[in-house]
Amino acid sequence: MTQPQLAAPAGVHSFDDFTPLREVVVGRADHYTAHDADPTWRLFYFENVAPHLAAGQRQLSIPQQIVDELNEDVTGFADALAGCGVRVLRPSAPGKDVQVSSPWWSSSATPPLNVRDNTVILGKTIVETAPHIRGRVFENDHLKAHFTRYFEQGANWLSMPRPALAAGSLDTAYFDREGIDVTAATADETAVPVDGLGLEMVFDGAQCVRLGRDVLVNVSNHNHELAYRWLERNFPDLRWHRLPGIADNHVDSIVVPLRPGLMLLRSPHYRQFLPEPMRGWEAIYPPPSSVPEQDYDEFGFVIPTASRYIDINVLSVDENTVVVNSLYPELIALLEQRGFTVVPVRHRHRRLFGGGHHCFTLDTVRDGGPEDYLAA
Ligand SMILES: NC(=[NH2+])NCCC[C@H](N)C(=O)O
Repeated sequence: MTQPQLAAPAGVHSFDDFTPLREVVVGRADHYTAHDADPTWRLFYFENVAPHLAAGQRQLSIPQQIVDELNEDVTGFADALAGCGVRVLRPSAPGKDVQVSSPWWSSSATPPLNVRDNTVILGKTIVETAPHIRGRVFENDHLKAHFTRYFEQGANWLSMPRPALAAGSLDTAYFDREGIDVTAATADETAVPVDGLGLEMVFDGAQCVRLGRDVLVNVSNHNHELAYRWLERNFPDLRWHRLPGIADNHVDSIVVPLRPGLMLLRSPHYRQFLPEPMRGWEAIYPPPSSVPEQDYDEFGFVIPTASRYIDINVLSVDENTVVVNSLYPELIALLEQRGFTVVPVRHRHRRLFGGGHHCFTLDTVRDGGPEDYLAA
């Protein structure tokens, strides 16, 4: 008998991060030769980049060799997923040096690499989220052809209100609570204020952990709180949980469920933020790494937009199969000891572009439904 073929795509259906993966969007990084360190970018990456940035410095260029190596690794990742029988979709190609502007600001466009960030799939609904970073406001346009096709196949498609991201739109509460003054580093002199606008709904898809009928959401400031209420009101059938201030923004280098009852967790400290039933889950903690950090001195470019925990940002192909960075053999060994089949995929510059394999993907079709994984 021949191997069963994948069923024809049945439209968006994705409730979790670990049941069998059928269809996925993998980002792309063409022309990712600079970060525009505008005030919204600086605030978003403050924890990672603050010590490395000079005041007012905007364009942080990235050597072409690094971008080429990144694209090589992303292609290897897409090929590995296809090799696992997953249907891989790609965003459209971004142009070079694209500028985006609104009546209130202008910035350089971010290429559609971390497609986890601007969308969250909630069951059969595509939800475009409300970007924190000005250069990302039009990033999802590179995925719209796929979203339109999914809509034609019966998916629902919603978008959070597009934020103005004018001067004063973003809440600094997460840093204020820590006693960190971000005002000088994120000064926003060139942006035009919008009269009376105040704090807006601003939120990234990567702040969510999807677990069947439950969704965990990192809420670390008022921008996120407004988004949490929007999600709750639009999806009353899902059960919503706050992870109050578990991170500045994204959570997928902190808590990554691998299967019901087992998760990757950055450290035991993070257990207290989880909903009660999940605090009893078994955790795999990131082991020390023997592979030396990449040395960027020869490029004169050392601005990390991700922490050293980015390698727990793995992508599950199913409950027993995980794609892991081949440059983290200790995590691979640990997962293999636990009975996982590991698909090693190289990702060299994971600290320079804000994302690992999980961030690079948007899993639009998985088998699992709205199960109750948090039942007592
Ligand atoms: N979806 C993402 N882009 N996640 C990346 C999270 C990275 C996290 N801020 C860290 O520094 O480890």
